[in-house]
Amino acid sequence: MKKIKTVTLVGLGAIGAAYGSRLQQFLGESFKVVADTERVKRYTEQGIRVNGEEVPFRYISSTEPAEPADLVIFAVKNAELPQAIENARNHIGENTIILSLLNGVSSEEEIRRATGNAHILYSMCVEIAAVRDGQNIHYHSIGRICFGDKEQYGTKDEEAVRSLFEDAGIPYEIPQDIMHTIWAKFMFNVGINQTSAVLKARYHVFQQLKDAHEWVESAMYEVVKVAEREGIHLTEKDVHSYRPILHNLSPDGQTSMLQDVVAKRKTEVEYFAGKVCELGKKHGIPTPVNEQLYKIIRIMEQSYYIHSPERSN
Ligand SMILES: NC(=O)C1=CN([C@@H]2O[C@H](COP(=O)(O)OP(=O)(O)OC[C@H]3O[C@@H](n4cnc5c(N)ncnc54)[C@H](OP(=O)(O)O)[C@@H]3O)[C@@H](O)[C@H]2O)C=CC1
Ligand SMILES: CC(C)(CO)C(=O)C(=O)O
Repeated sequence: MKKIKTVTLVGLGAIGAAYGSRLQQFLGESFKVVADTERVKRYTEQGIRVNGEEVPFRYISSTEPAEPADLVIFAVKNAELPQAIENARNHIGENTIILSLLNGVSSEEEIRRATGNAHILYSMCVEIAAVRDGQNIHYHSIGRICFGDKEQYGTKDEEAVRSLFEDAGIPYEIPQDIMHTIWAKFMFNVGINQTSAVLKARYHVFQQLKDAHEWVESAMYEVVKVAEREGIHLTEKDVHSYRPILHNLSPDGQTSMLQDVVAKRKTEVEYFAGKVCELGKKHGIPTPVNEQLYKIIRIMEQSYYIHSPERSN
């Protein structure tokens, strides 16, 4: 079996640092974080703390020469992916396995188109709600990483990642149908991330208020409809399967999109509602809930950059 000995991470944010700290502990110097020179300088000067503990990550600038890694993990936001791919170029070789932990349904294809890599495992993480506050990352539950080959089950690449995660203490799952798993998670993000960003609401609002939860599911049902036409069979059961997951998230936690809005960062709305509306148009399926969410979140993003008028009294 191929053994993964070297790993490079691109994206040391909430998710990257949470899983990266376990890999750092297991692999030591063989686990590297690649970033542009400016970020490396900041990380080196300010450090990164995960659940209050400083993690001695090994940083490497994207301009430094590097041997291809056995595994490259992407954990940036969707809009940051093109630059992240460029930053990781020196670390991706012919035999490098790639995992993309990004939410949404487009990052793996984007990486494949940009790199031509033939070892991309489709993946996502679930039951983790990680929060980033500057150089401090917090999470309650580490959740698990779901991954798998798009075409077949039980490949050598899957086995290599499984063995690494087992050794590094990273919970994982290799579902029979990874595309179904990824679309189901996408459906949940379309519901919870976007409504939480608009309402500026933490999980307890959705755990306690029926109306808020119904709004989440109304956005999710639009994904069920468009997914069917894309050959992904999601059902009401899949929608309901996310109820206990939402219920078990830390009441005080925030979705990654709510964190973006609070920090006035660009959100992933193009990859959530934007994608649902695009597929709705393609297949002639109305997606009114996502159309409204798209408009509202785009306005919220634009409002970061306008100044409020002086008050006259
Ligand atoms: N947070 C969560 O609980 C969950 C998030 N997700 C998904 O995971 C993905 C990542 O989210 P999250 O971790 O929250 O996002 P963050 O914004 O916390 O982290 C992204 C990190 O990537 C870094 N970065 C951006 N561009 C580059 C680049 N070109 N090279 C190197 N590093 C770069 C950023 O650096 P800098 O610090 O300088 O901004 C930041 O630290 C998203 O798709 C999200 O939807 C999935 C499940 C749960
Ligand atoms: C599932 C959820 C909502 C938290 O894990 C997430 O994926 C996110 O915040 O982006």
